[in-house]
Amino acid sequence: MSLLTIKELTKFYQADKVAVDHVSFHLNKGECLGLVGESGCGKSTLARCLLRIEPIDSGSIFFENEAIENLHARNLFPYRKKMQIVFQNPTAALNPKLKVKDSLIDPFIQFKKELSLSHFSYTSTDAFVKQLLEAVELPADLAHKYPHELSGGQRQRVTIARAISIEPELIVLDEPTASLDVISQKAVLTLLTELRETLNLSYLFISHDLAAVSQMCQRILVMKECRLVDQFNTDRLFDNERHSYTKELISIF
Ligand SMILES: Nc1ncnc2c1ncn2[C@@H]1O[C@H](COP(=O)(O)OP(=O)(O)OP(=O)(O)O)[C@@H](O)[C@H]1O
Repeated sequence: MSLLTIKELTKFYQADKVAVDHVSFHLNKGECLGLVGESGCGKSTLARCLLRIEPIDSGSIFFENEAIENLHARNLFPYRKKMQIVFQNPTAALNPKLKVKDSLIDPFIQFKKELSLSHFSYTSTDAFVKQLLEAVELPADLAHKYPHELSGGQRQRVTIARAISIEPELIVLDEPTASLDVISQKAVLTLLTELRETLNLSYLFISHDLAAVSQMCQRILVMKECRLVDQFNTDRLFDNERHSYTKELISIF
């Protein structure tokens, strides 16, 4: 079943400079869909547009078969809970003045009326935060630390915990491991795969790293110069029919 369907999505930053050009694709429920392409080809813009963080110029965004491209901010509220994003830089994503505990409880407070609490139960803030830290394999005492007291990998785990705290359907992972060392990268990707299975999540996984994408994802989208040039099941990555640009990416990974 399609969770997200994008049709002919187009975005201009300036009148003569397109950033996303008539992009169409769908993402199935429970799927990890990869999105690769060179720097500046429009991946992050596409992600921000489909999350309705950025206005679009034309095209449609269907979430659970509901057209959301024109929804007013008030009516978008449930979708803000259903669609979360994890950014490349966890330091920028976390408020440096808030302890981990306060960063983690913030989305819960905002969305608590919308939550089924089927994965994480709420009896107290401390108990809720403890469950979230456990889910991302962090020790409970980190709750009382500030972001600058954590490693990059720990900070990214906190942003992942924030994202999963409000039971999203879809998480857009925008180069979530790009700022981490190789060992932390591997550990975070393993964690994300486990969480997707346990929490029945769907991911749009944006990355430059075709090797990581081909390990994590069932299907892959390839963007070049603001357009989608290829999309295929991961097991067809090495097929001869792949776009020349996909072949170029394969040759360097
Ligand atoms: N806020 C903005 N204002 C104007 N132009 C922008 C803005 N954000 C992105 N762009 C431009 O839009 C194009 C697409 O950028 P985008 O960040 O979406 O690419 P990307 O594929 O995610 O790149 P990277 O892999 O380096 O993150 C680029 O030419 C970029 O300079």
